[in-house]
Amino acid sequence: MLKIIISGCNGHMGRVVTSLCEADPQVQVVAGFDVLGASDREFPVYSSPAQFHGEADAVIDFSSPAALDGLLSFARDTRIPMILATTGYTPEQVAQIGAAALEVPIFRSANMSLGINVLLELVKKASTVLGDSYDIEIIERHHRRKVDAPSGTALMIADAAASACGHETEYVFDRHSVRQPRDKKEIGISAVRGGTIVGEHEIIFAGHDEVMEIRHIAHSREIFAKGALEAAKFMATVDAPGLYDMSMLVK
Ligand SMILES: NC(=O)C1=CN([C@@H]2O[C@H](COP(=O)(O)OP(=O)(O)OC[C@H]3O[C@@H](n4cnc5c(N)ncnc54)[C@H](OP(=O)(O)O)[C@@H]3O)[C@@H](O)[C@H]2O)C=CC1
Ligand SMILES: O=C(O)C1=N[C@H](C(=O)O)C[C@H](O)C1
Repeated sequence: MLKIIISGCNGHMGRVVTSLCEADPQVQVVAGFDVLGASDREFPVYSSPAQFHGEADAVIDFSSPAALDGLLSFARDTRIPMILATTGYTPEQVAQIGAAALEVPIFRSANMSLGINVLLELVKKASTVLGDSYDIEIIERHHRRKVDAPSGTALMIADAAASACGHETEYVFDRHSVRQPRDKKEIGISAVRGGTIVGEHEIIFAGHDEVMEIRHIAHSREIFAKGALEAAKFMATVDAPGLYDMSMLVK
């Protein structure tokens, strides 16, 4: 039996991950972490990871960057592998995650869906071939509740394009205050927020007389929960410290 802790268990993703775990006979949710304890849950909910003293095989986190310090301390104290799916970390927090991964196993991905992780490979291939002469723009769309912008996925896509396009790049998030033609080194990233859009990402390669677009649409949160649970099953088999990601699961 795989014993899972869900961090952010009362939130939208936390509840979808809970349902998926409860439907899996090999998985047991042993605890949740969230701001408030919730009386309607089938497992204990702690407002601080330090309050948990039981056994667990992995923590799946869909919460907030504000939870990171407590989670990394918990990982260091318990050696329980951590799956970080939260987005919106500051560069300092990303460095903290890297430092913690030298001591404990940490899996991190801004997008746990299979489709986006295949898209990243397509983006690298397209950027290698087209990146020198085509302009790269990324558009992401999410629900009105989302607080971080651009999405963690948009940044992952930009990083994939930047790593493969063969020239210096600069991410441009705002064209409002600039009155000048587009520079070759720019990768434009635009964020749309509205309604209940689960998550859409589009990358545009715009060249002379030709445009190529690659697009991913999430129709439900289950695709993310499914990937996170796969990651937890994988991490439960890992002993060595390190920073793991979806490329280990998408072959
Ligand atoms: N990697 C991926 O594939 C995906 C990542 N995400 C990311 O997951 C995160 C959560 O998304 P979503 O479920 O929609 O958001 P929600 O706001 O619905 O849920 C987040 C939950 O975490 C709680 N929370 C906030 N701060 C803390 C804290 N310091 N400690 C513990 N719990 C805390 C919130 O409580 P309260 O409401 O009281 O603040 C809430 O219950 C976001 O960063 C999102 O971008 C989302 C989908 C896919
Ligand atoms: O907040 C969300 O909902 C999502 N966030 C992730 C991100 O920031 O990329 C992934 C997904 O698109 C849903």
